[in-house]
Amino acid sequence: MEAENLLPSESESARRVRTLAKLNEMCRDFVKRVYEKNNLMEQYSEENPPYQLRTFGSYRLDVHLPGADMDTVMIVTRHIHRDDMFNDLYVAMQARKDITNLIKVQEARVPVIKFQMDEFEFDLAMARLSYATIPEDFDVTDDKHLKNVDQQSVTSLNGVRVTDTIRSLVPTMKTLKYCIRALKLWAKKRGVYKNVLGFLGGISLEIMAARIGQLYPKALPSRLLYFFFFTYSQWKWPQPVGLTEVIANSHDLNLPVWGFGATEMSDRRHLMPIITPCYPAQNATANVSKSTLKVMQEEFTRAKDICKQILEGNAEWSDLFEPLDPFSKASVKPTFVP
Ligand SMILES: Nc1ncnc2c1ncn2[C@@H]1O[C@H](COP(=O)(O)OP(=O)(O)OP(=O)(O)O)[C@@H](O)[C@H]1O
Ligand SMILES: [Mg+2]
Repeated sequence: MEAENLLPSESESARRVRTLAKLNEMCRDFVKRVYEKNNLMEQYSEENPPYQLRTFGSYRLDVHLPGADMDTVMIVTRHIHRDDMFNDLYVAMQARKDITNLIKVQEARVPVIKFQMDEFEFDLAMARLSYATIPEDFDVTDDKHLKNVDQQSVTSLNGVRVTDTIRSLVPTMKTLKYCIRALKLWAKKRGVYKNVLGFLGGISLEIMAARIGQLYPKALPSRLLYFFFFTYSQWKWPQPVGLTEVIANSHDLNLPVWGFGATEMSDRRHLMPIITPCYPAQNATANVSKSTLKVMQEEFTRAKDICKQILEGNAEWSDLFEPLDPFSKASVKPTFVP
């Protein structure tokens, strides 16, 4: 793993923590400004501030490769609005020298501000709770917090809920982390790591690997890798991969859930469902097509064969991560016309 530079260095990890602390301070100042502007300072408590900055995704799971982005969400009380983030906070960010490449993505399913702070790329989302204060024992995975919350906040909370649920459902996160980092490198080198293009994204690889971690809780990382490729090279798609039972509804929220209700018919067309583990369950790989599935199945089989040879002492780890030659199967090499 060291040879492939898969483990972030201690100094990179320390720099990430420092940058996150700066971001946290910036969010605190922003929330205070909004409270002051709206004459709400009587309700502002330093001990229990009306916001929490949470990380999720690969950084939170500790499976990020060096240089990976940091997925963050600011969880706020009902006194802060999304417009505040896209106006006040955005303007404050524009003025900072340590922030570059600042972009608003306001109309997305998960509205975010994208930026680079110091050397790290960030996505910052916002989830607005229905409460006037953040509950002291706030457990983000509890479905009750989704009540009276707008759709964009539900999707913004979803990232943290999914990541925290994965952590709680897998007994062996410590060993699995190595396996997931290796899988990310494999998927990148073999050209199958890009959710929008119909391949795997971080979350889909993490769920698939977590399932293997559940099935083989005592296996070492190298074995887990083999079991991963062994299992998925034989998987009977479109049988879904998931970590827990899918709940059709919770607290009468009636949110669209994969495989249920209004979405049921179109969900049946999904070729390689990998289902997120908390309400409302979603397919993390809805973009997979017949051809990308075929490519991935070929890659699972190739990787399974190589892992078997490695475990028998007949191949090297570097064979598994050998970069794909995109034109190796093309009978005619493409000509690029400028
Ligand atoms: N297609 C999707 N379906 C459901 N949730 C998603 C999807 N894409 C992203 N997310 C949520 O956003 C989080 C961050 O996504 P991202 O693509 O950055 O993955 P990641 O696990 O952080 O991997 P990477 O190391 O490549 O950044 C995921 O952990 C997941 O909770
Ligand atoms: Mg990420």
